[in-house]
Amino acid sequence: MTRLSCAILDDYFDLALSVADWPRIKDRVDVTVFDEPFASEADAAAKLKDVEIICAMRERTPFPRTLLVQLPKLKLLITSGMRNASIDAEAAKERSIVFCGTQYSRDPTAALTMGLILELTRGIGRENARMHAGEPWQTFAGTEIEGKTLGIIGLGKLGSKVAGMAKPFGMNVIAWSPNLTPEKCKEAGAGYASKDELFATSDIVTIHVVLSPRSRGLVSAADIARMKPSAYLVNTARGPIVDEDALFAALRDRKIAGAGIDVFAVEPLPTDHPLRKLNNVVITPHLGYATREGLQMHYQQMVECIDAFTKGAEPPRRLA
Ligand SMILES: NC(=O)C1=CN([C@@H]2O[C@H](COP(=O)(O)OP(=O)(O)OC[C@H]3O[C@@H](n4cnc5c(N)ncnc54)[C@H](OP(=O)(O)O)[C@@H]3O)[C@@H](O)[C@H]2O)C=CC1
Ligand SMILES: O=C(O)C(=O)CO
Repeated sequence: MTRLSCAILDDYFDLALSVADWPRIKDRVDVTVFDEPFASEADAAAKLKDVEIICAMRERTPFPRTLLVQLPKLKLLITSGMRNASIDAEAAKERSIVFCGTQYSRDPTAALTMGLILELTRGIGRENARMHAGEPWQTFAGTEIEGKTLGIIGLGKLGSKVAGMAKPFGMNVIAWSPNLTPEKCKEAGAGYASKDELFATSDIVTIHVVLSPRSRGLVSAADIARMKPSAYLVNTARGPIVDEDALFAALRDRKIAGAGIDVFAVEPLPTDHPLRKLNNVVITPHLGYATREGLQMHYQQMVECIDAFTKGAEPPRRLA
């Protein structure tokens, strides 16, 4: 049987081969792991030009049409997640590349959202850093979240999960998104609010809509200006949903109390990005999904997909 060459991309945690059942397909594929990002599109094209199967990790390596046309041997492209805005699915389809995804739990991103909320309101990380530096006493008087209002933008899988997690903390949960109904809010145990009300009354606003042309810039400068000076904004969805410049200005000028941000307009966040200099933001490097259990699910589903494909069967979770 002809063996296919398979590239696992962006395995920064060096986990891919140890957490999934790759031996199951070792008689059919030769696997190469890339544990660092490519330097450029030209670098990716040069290193992947002979590859027939690619396992992509989220949007880390983009696959625009310009790159796909430089990969003449590519037959199967699998991304983690069921959406990947940086893969040109149309161009893949035109090239008859089979494009599949993987599915996984929303829990880790909901947990990270709660973590960011707790970090912003209790300063655990910053006080930890000071303790390690030998400082004796606390410098941060926190804010209690019990009785406070959490405004959720987007009450889908993640938004609902966060609503469920916030309730036992005693938070009052309200929600809004363009197609959200009061009935759906009731199901998730949240109050329904208009967009303006949500921004004006929430102590913490957290974003959980999908990024698409209709949600790009959904959280505008005017929305941020409506927030209370004591309020925090949390974004674990996608950077371009928020007007990042307006958010930066509001944080810099202390118009709002702070922000917890896992996703940025440009990722990785440039090393000289001004957000890195502000002491009222907690920033994480797109950490939401990154748990051992979640990555194990991704890689195992990738193995299953390659297994089916190399046996000539329809691979699961086909996207195009
Ligand atoms: N930080 C991380 O590591 C992770 C981030 N995420 C991100 O979290 C976000 C929410 O995920 P999840 O809850 O599973 O999403 P859902 O599919 O459950 O959708 C959430 C909400 O987004 C809105 N929406 C749905 N489709 C679109 C669309 N095409 N364009 C604009 N808005 C849309 C809907 O609200 P309405 O129609 O009312 O607008 C919906 O209720 C996503 O952006 C996802 O990528 C997910 C996992 C990990
Ligand atoms: O699934 C997503 O949307 C993520 O951000 C990470 O996998």
